[in-house]
Amino acid sequence: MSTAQYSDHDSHQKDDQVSQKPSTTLTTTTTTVLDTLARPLRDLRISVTDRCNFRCTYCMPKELFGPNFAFLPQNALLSFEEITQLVRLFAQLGVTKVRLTGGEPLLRRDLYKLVEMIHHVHGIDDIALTTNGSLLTPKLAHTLKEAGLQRVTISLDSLDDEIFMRMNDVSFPVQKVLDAIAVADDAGLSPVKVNMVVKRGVNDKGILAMAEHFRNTPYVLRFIEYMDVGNSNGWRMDDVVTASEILSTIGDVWPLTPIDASRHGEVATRYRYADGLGEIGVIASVTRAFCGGCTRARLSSEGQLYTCLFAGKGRDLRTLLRSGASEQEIVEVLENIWHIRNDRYSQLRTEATPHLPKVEMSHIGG
Ligand SMILES: Nc1nc2c(ncn2[C@@H]2O[C@H](COP(=O)(O)OP(=O)(O)OP(=O)(O)O)[C@@H](O)[C@H]2O)c(=O)[nH]1
Ligand SMILES: C[S@@+](CC[C@H](N)C(=O)[O-])C[C@H]1O[C@@H](n2cnc3c(N)ncnc32)[C@H](O)[C@@H]1O
Ligand code: SF4
Ligand code: SF4
Repeated sequence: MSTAQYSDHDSHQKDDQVSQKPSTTLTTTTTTVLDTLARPLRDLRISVTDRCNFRCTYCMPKELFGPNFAFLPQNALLSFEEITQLVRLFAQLGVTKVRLTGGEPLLRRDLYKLVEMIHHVHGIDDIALTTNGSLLTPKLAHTLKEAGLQRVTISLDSLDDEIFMRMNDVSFPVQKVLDAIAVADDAGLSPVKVNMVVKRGVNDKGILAMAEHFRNTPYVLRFIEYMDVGNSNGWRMDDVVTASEILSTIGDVWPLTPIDASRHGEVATRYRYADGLGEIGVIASVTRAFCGGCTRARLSSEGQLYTCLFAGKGRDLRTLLRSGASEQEIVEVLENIWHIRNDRYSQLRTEATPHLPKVEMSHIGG
């Protein structure tokens, strides 16, 4: 199977916009910039820190992210002003949605101030946060909500304490994450989504328990296929529990009906329980690639711009910002980066590609 592709290519989102030439269309308020596959730029995922208080084995294994790991020093990070300036320029190119992530984004001091600043950027109509929930107190949740954060996604891989503690590798208990989910909902950071990365032989026996727990609640549980992000997690295809397996495991007990994406380019494929008791999603980057609708750019905490989650290299925006470049110059750089973008890693994944040098997920943001 030396060159076999794992994915069945955008099976749920049609790659129907392919064009040979990039183009730019002027609208009244923003410029819509298209990449070489005619994909617009709509989402900016911002990693606000490369640090984390968890050591999830599939993301930041302790053997590599140990006490001697060199995280970025404070002065290497983009300031809130710099991030906001970039968000403003990205908004001019069509970005409407911002997701704050990391590492663990709630480790970044005064994050609510950044939320407030982004909230005031014209054109940004959705601000979300992905977090492990460990630091989400009721007070912080309310402060973030008041600052303009609309919704949160909280990661939880198992309801079994032993398994979850082994996966986060810092003995963090399940109940505290469940509490954080409730805290987020109480603060109106909703709909709260819950992300479960499924790894074969590790937490896959808990799929049904998770589905049962979150059925008939306001929460949307999404199952994520374990991905070959970075080079540190020892990814093997054999460890991936495919979306099909996940869906049949659940569907055999509670029949599922597919539902439409809530917007173009959504990463999760959505299903409703046929009995009306809620919905789930599957994020099947490995077996059902969704690159055709990928409108996402990623900004690392030190200002590198990545046009794919699996990129090997970013483009240094911090130096540009700090060199005194004009906003027009920066916009042109961003436009050019997006114009020549041709990333579609998940569509092209073979058994050889996981070994290519890639940025770590904790660095680029999930
Ligand atoms: N391969 C791939 N995986 C992605 C991409 N974007 C998100 N993911 C995966 O999907 C997971 C869920 O993403 P979230 O951070 O919850 O955000 P989202 O699903 O984009 O958020 P919504 O706005 O709620 O749809 C991430 O943690 C990644 O594992 C992408 O562009 N490519
Ligand atoms: C990198 S984390 C950053 C935000 C925060 N620390 C958290 O865990 O929610 C973002 C998301 O990426 C997911 N993730 C990390 N490594 C992954 C992998 N190898 N495959 C699939 N998803 C992964 C996590 O489960 C989490 O939902
Ligand atoms: S998945 Fe999130 S919580 Fe887990 S190690 Fe990675 S960044 Fe930290
Ligand atoms: S693999 Fe890259 S191009 Fe494909 S959806 Fe993910 S980030 Fe986008």
